[in-house]
Amino acid sequence: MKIAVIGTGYVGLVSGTCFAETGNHVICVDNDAQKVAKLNAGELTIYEPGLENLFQRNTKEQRLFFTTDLEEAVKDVEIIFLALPTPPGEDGSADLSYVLGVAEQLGQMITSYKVIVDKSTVPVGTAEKVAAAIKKNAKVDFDVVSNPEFLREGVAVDDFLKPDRVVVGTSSARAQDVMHRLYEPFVRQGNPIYFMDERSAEMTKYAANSYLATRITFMNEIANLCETVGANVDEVRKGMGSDNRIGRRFLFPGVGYGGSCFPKDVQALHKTSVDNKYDFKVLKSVMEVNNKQKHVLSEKILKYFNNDLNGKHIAVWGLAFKPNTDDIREAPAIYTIENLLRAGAKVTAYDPEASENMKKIFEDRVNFVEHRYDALKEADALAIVTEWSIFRTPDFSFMGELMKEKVIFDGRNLYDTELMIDKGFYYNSIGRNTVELRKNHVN
Ligand SMILES: NC(=O)c1ccc[n+]([C@@H]2O[C@H](COP(=O)([O-])OP(=O)(O)OC[C@H]3O[C@@H](n4cnc5c(N)ncnc54)[C@H](O)[C@@H]3O)[C@@H](O)[C@H]2O)c1
Ligand SMILES: O=c1ccn([C@@H]2O[C@H](COP(=O)(O)OP(=O)(O)O[C@H]3O[C@H](CO)[C@@H](O)[C@H](O)[C@H]3O)[C@@H](O)[C@H]2O)c(=O)[nH]1
Repeated sequence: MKIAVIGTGYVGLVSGTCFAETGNHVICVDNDAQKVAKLNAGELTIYEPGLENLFQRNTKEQRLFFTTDLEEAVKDVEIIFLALPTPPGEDGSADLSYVLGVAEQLGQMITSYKVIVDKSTVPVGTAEKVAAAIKKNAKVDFDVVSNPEFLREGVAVDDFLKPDRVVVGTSSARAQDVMHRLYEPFVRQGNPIYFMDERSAEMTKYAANSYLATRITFMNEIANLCETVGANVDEVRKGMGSDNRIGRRFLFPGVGYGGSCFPKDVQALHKTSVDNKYDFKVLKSVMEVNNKQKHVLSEKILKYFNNDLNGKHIAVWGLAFKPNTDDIREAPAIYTIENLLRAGAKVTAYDPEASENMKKIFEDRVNFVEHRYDALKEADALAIVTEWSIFRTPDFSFMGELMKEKVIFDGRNLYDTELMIDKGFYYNSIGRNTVELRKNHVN
């Protein structure tokens, strides 16, 4: 099949490459000429494990192309995906200007029947708005389909090639047939394609993200309470998660959820509820708790140093909002570092992939280093914000030699608290007794 994907970011580039991988002819469009030039020069524009191989193979085999020319790109294709940004507007609602702007342009450009697919995360009712925007200028038939994307950054290729499910919202039998043919290779393992109406598909995406954000937030509250009552959230998590009705995944407490999706999508669903005069109390609490949780690590550090970080050197491990990505959108590290700097600390930071993006925010206010141990030299404390695998089994003796004080604040519960007692560290993590507290208790 011939496909155009408009917007070549995290979703557009992964979707386009994966559609090419299943034998389709894909042309990806972006209005960022630099991005397109880089991709045409054979260089990826994002870090996403597993993408490089697929990208090289499919460009080499002439199934995957990149352009800035929208009109040329959509001329001969059967399906047009919109993978455009939907950032939060001032009032928390999803900004549809990118999607609707391109939809209007498409109306002028299409010369034969097309299936136009909303891949971006968009509020209920957007498929109708997109159809209206195209219709303003269109002289040919078209269908607008809602096909929300559920991939996670860091494992995006796997998620896309082997989705738990594909959700397609359409009331057109013709479009349903096209979408079925397109996705058939992705659901051969037996996972379903759910066809439904457009509004339900749009709501499914927000409901899924908001539920997951709620689940994490619930665990963050359990963790905070565990610290107060002297329970260990890791044990609690295992005990809860082994109940099949609950399940083990997505129960990890930490420094609050971040990324380009959960924060904006929870906000946007809340805005939808406000607009429809529905008081969605759970979502309000989720946002409130998460806004506090983003500061939990820096607050612990401040408390430890009696609210004064002047003259203190804090090392930070992990800047990306999660491991295996270079994405820093709404990363908890931003809030943590900002708080540390504000309190007078000198901050040295390390991340395997996200430093370049973080430099754009902090410039020379933070010292970015190339190796994880370099961040620790003469540090008064280490703050761990992202759970990259490389941080999981470090050389604690070497760390102790490098650091001024053997103090770790771990926002991701990477280490065993008993081990940290043995290694002689002050170790403060999320929802578990600090080693120092345990020692006091034991003595
Ligand atoms: N990132 C994720 O993990 C993820 C997962 C599922 C859904 N989504 C949703 O997918 C959508 C895209 O997200 P993303 O993370 O890929 O965003 P992104 O910012 O990485 O990519 C969007 C791309 O669109 C391009 N663009 C903007 N205006 C354009 C125009 N007029 N013409 C052509 N290109 C244009 C930008 O240059 C950019 O490359 C959002 O609605 C998001 O909520 C994202
Ligand atoms: O148990 C957990 C799981 C995740 N997180 C945090 O939650 C955020 C989001 O993580 P994750 O969902 O893994 O990453 P995303 O790439 O943002 O993916 C989410 O957002 C995408 C965009 O809508 C959806 O497509 C995905 O299904 C959805 O998981 C990150 O800050 C994680 O650190 C936790 O704190 N605890």
